[in-house]
Amino acid sequence: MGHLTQEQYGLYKTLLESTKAIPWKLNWITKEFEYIGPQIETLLGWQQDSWKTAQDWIDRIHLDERQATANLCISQSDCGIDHEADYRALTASGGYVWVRDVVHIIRENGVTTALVGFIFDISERKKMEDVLLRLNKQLEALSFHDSLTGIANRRMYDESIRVAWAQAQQYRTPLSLAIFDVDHFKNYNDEYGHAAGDDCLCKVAEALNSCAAMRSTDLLARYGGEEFVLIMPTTRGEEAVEIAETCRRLVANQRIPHPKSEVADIVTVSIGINTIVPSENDTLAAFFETADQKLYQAKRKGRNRLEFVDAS
Ligand SMILES: Nc1nc2c(ncn2[C@@H]2O[C@H](COP(=O)(O)OP(=O)(O)OP(=O)(O)O)[C@@H](O)[C@H]2O)c(=O)[nH]1
Repeated sequence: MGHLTQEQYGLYKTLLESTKAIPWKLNWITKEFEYIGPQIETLLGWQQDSWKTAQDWIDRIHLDERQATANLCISQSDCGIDHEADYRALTASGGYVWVRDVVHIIRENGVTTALVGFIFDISERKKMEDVLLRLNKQLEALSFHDSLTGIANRRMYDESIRVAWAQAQQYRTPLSLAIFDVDHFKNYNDEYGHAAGDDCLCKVAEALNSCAAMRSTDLLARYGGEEFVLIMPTTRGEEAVEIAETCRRLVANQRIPHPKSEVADIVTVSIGINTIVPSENDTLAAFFETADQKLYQAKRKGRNRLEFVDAS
C-alpha cells in the first residue's frame, strides 16, 4: 500500500479509534509504544501517554498471569509468530479487567521490528464462564455419578435401594445386597500414596462393574471411601453369593500389587451379603446393618472372602 492521503489517514484513524477493540503498535527494537488507541483510557483508566514501553504493559498484568504472558509474548515475537493471550489488566483504580490481546508480528529481513495488535475486553465472557463453572460444580454435586470412579455414587444408591426395597415389599420378591470393602487399604495408601490409592479404587470399581454390569437390573455404587455396594433386585441368596464371588475373583484377577496387605500380595476385597423378602416389619436400615455385620465377619475370618445371611 502506498502513502496515505490526509483524507485516507483521517478515515483510518477514525475507524481505529471508534472500534471497541483497542489498537496498539510497539517498536520491537526499542520496546517503545508508537501508538495506543485512546479507548484504553475508557477501559483501564490509564492515560494514553502513560503507555511508554513494553515494561508498562508487563507491569499492568495481574501477577498470576504476568510471567507466563510476558514470556509467551516475548518468545513468540522474537520467533515471528502471531499469537494471542488472555490476562487480567490492572486498572488505574486498582481493579482488574479480563482482556484478550491479539498480536501480529511485523518482520524485516527475518527480524521482528514491530508488533501491532488489538486488545479486546472479554470481561463479560469471563463472567459468563465463571457462572458456568459454578453451575457445573453445583451440577456435579447433584449428580448421581462418583467423580473418582465414574460409577454410581452414594446418592444414586440411596435412591435405588429405596425403590428396590419398596418393590420387593410389594411383590414379595427377594432382594439381595452385597457390600464390598478393600482389604488393608489404609496400608495401600501408606505404601503408595493417596493418588495411587485413588487409581487403585478406580481399578477395583472397574473390576466390580465388569461383573455387576452383566445384569441390567443390578446397581453397583461407591458407598464411600473404599466401600462399594451392589443392589441385586429379585435375586435369591445363592445367586447373589455366586455373583459376589465372581466379583471377588475379578478384583483379585487384576493382580494389583499390594505388598503391605496381610492377606495376599495383591489387592483383595471382603464381602458381606444379605438377602431378604421384606415384610412390613422389616426396615431398610436393619437390612443394611446385617449386611455390614457380615462384611465385618468376613474381615475377622481372614478377609478376601464373603459371608452371607439369607433371611428370605
Ligand atoms: N486414596 C484414597 N483413600 C481413601 C479414600 N477413601 C478412604 N480412603 C482410605 O481408606 C482407608 C480405609 O482404612 P480402614 O477403614 O482403616 O481399613 P483398611 O485399612 O481398609 O483395613 P480393613 O478394612 O480392616 O481391611 C483409610 O486410610 C482412608 O484414608 C479415597 O477416596 N481415596
